[in-house]
Amino acid sequence: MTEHSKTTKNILITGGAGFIGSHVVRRFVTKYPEYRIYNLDALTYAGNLENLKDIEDKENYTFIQGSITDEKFVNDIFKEFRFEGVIHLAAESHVDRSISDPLAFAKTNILGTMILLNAFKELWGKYWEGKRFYHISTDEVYGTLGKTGLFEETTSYDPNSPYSASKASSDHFVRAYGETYDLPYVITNCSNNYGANQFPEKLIPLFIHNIIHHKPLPVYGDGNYTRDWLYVIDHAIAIDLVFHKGKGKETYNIGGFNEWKNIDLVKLLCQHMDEKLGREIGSSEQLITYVKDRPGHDLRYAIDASKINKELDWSPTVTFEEGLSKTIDWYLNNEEWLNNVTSGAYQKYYTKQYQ
Ligand SMILES: Cc1cn([C@H]2C[C@H](O)[C@@H](COP(=O)(O)OP(=O)(O)O[C@H]3O[C@H](C)C(=O)[C@H](O)[C@H]3O)O2)c(=O)[nH]c1=O
Repeated sequence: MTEHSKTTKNILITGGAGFIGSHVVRRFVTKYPEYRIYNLDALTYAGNLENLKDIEDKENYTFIQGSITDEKFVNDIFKEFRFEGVIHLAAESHVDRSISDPLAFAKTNILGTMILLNAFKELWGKYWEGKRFYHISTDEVYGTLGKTGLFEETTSYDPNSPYSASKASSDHFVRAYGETYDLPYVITNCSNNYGANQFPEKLIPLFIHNIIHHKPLPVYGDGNYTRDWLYVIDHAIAIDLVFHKGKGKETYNIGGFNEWKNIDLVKLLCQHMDEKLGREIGSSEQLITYVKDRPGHDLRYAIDASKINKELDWSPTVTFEEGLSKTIDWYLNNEEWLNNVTSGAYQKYYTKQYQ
């Protein structure tokens, strides 16, 4: 155990170099100097330490490179740092990749979660007082909605993609460890996030990238699919609240009450991009190209976030107009980041540093 960790609470955040994870790490490191935050990240294509440059020298922050699928390594770091809290965000998260490589999703999302649960159980046994394992999950576990209705915490799981099946499975394992070993857990299932530092494979950053470079905007199917969008900072605020105040062995849904059909969102994005880039209004829309649909494409996700709103007084602080505008500005001001993540340059650089 380090000298520091005798007096402070050691918290493990997995996947902290990724999109949502980096916003959570930054919030915890800056807001809670009494915690020592350990960021465990494998630095795959989607995670990079450039996302945390501003806090990398903070005294209460430590980066550990490694994979949650490496059982011995995970057990060793749990023994060494005796984490009292785990906020588990590390995951393969892109639905299209899960369709072409489902096994990678089972390994990271199911096996990786089990390895963490096991290490936590082995470390604390029955001494659960003051401990918490927080699993960050997705609304995709509930499957798809028709034109009406909302996902509630009591909605049955009905995942359709290999990605959502792997997240549903990991949620089930977390609950099973809670029932079987009394492991103190909490789970949140969140809707689509957007904001700075998202890898340009997901709809919003991919389309911003393509508009900048005058490339086609591939809209799947007829574009009449609906998602509920939440600004990533609001998600990080919710995670902070749930970690500290959420009831044990409970699930909370998190969402923006902000539904958009893909095609309407893409048109809004095009309009903002034309204005910000000083291009003729309507020119980006001409890049829209309808392409073959995603297999098993879920029609609609929409979250009922009234439980977290009532119990923890959480609601989004950023409107979609404001969040989208800030997000576009961030990408336009960070073109080097965008080029380095798409070319793999950051991944090469940072993984070499930690070999
Ligand atoms: C990349 C792309 C996407 N789309 C469509 C597919 C979806 O209907 C929508 C959003 O797609 P995206 O891949 O950005 O996100 P989802 O498949 O909704 O899933 C996302 O939100 C949940 C909550 C998670 O948990 C996932 O980790 C996260 O990736 O746009 C297109 O039409 N064209 C494209 O090129």
